[in-house]
Amino acid sequence: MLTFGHNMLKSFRMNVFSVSQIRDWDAFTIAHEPIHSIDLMERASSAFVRWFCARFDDRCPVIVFCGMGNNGGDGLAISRMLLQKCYNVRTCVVKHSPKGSADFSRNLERLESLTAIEWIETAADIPTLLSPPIVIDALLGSGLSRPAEGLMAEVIQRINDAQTPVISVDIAAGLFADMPNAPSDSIIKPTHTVAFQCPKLAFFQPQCAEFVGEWDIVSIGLSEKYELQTPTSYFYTDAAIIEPFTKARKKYSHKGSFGHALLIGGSYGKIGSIVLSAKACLRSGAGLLTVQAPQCGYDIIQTSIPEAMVLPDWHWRINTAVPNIEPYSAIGIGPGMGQDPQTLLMLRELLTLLTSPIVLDADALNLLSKHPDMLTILPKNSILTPHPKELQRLLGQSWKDDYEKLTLLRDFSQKYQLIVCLKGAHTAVALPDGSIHFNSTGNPGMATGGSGDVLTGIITGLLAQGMHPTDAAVFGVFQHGKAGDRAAQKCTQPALIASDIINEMRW
Ligand SMILES: NC(=O)C1=CN([C@@H]2O[C@H](COP(=O)(O)OP(=O)(O)OC[C@H]3O[C@@H](n4cnc5c(N)ncnc54)[C@H](O)[C@@H]3O)[C@@H](O)[C@H]2O)[C@@H](O)CC1
Ligand SMILES: [K+]
Repeated sequence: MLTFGHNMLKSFRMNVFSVSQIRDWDAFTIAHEPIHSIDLMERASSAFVRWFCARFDDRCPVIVFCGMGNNGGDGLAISRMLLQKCYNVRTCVVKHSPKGSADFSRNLERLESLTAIEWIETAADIPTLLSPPIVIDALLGSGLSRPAEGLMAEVIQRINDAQTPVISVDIAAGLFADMPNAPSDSIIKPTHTVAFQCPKLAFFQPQCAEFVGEWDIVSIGLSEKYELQTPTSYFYTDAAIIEPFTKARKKYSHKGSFGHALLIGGSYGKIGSIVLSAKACLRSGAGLLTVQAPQCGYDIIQTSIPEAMVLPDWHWRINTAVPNIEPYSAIGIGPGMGQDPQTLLMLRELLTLLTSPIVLDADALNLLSKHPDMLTILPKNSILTPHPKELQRLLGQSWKDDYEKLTLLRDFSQKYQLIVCLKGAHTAVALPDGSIHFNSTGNPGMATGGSGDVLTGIITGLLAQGMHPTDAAVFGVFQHGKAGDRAAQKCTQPALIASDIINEMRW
């Protein structure tokens, strides 16, 4: 058996902070850089304007809707900067409070010397958005403390009704950054959100998708020291993760240097699943691969992946035999395996033999769900790759919203000391230390049969090469999505099939 490498993940991830941490981060930067808060607002607004001007030219009429807090202050500064760049800008301020924040008021003075401000004090003051301008939403930001109501809700409704691009500054007005909204809440539905410095937890929740739109992060130079010293349990995996894992192979290395993976799965009618896993496993760089499958899969596997060895089960249709695990540096089990009672016996016995982490997917997860006592014998740091339905079955319960789902996911991972990759847009990888890592790659074209089998193969292959299980899970998920993105670029999302993901794998 290979020994697993060190966990390299720590230095390559972006923190996802809570609202109160973001507020502290601003205050820390203001105190320690040091910088005046009004200058930090200027920096944030110019970062937004750079993003905006790179996408929309000055022929597009722009209407900036501002609230009276610091998000509104950003909006006023953005209006001024766009006017100075000769954009055709209207600025509307919703009077939702008798007095604006200090930096709102400073920016109001600065803008009033350049242009007239339109105040919205009643519904009659809301401008008609007939010839569609681009709307910039600076109504409410991360300081949201209650759902938008009254005049504010009416403005939000009117903006949502207009068929026009809407760009939200930092976060859509009315959307809570790190807790659930009620279904009836009034929230802007932006085409884009341009967030300052780090993504908000809401960006990763399927239920918030229409209130986030496409999103980008712009840096506003908040303190690195604060980021390093402040604990959080949410992280965002971006392209920086690739660097530590892409080392050139040593000249005198041989196939034995890159581990020997064992994949177990397939059943009559579902041999394709294990074929896909096997191809992906080899492409992930594993030196050797053995596939254990029922006899009906023998010819298929030998023909479609001559690079793999096959360990045929004595059974024609299903997996029943407990393999000798000694030669293998990592094992992945489940794709297309079926849930026959004899397969269950094999799984149960296999688990008792293991001394190092294993990868479990598909039917292996379904068997675990039906026999949860087996969860307690899984080696620590084993990797589970459920989709939401499979997670629901594993937990034995559903969730009332996506935030509760994350809590349940974390509790499960910590309770059993397992790594759980919850598949979907922004796949969430929960680690036994309580952290959750959201992925940045992938696209809806990957919602196609077999794409999960590919992920199982990739992670098993990385584990076989001696990668630490947390790295194998987070990096494997990233590379799976990245390959899917390349595939979608080549053949479009609807035409993408799982084999395309394998063919686009690059290391
Ligand atoms: N120095 C800083 O703190 C920086 C803050 N920035 C901006 O500041 C924003 C946060 O600003 P604030 O904390 O002032 O808050 P907001 O601008 O999000 O909200 C403004 C105020 O509105 C009130 N309010 C809350 N919910 C409301 C509702 N539903 N209806 C009506 N009024 C409501 C609250 O009193 C709140 O303070 C960020 O999203 C970001 O855009 C940026 O300028 C970067 C620097
Ligand atoms: K906003």
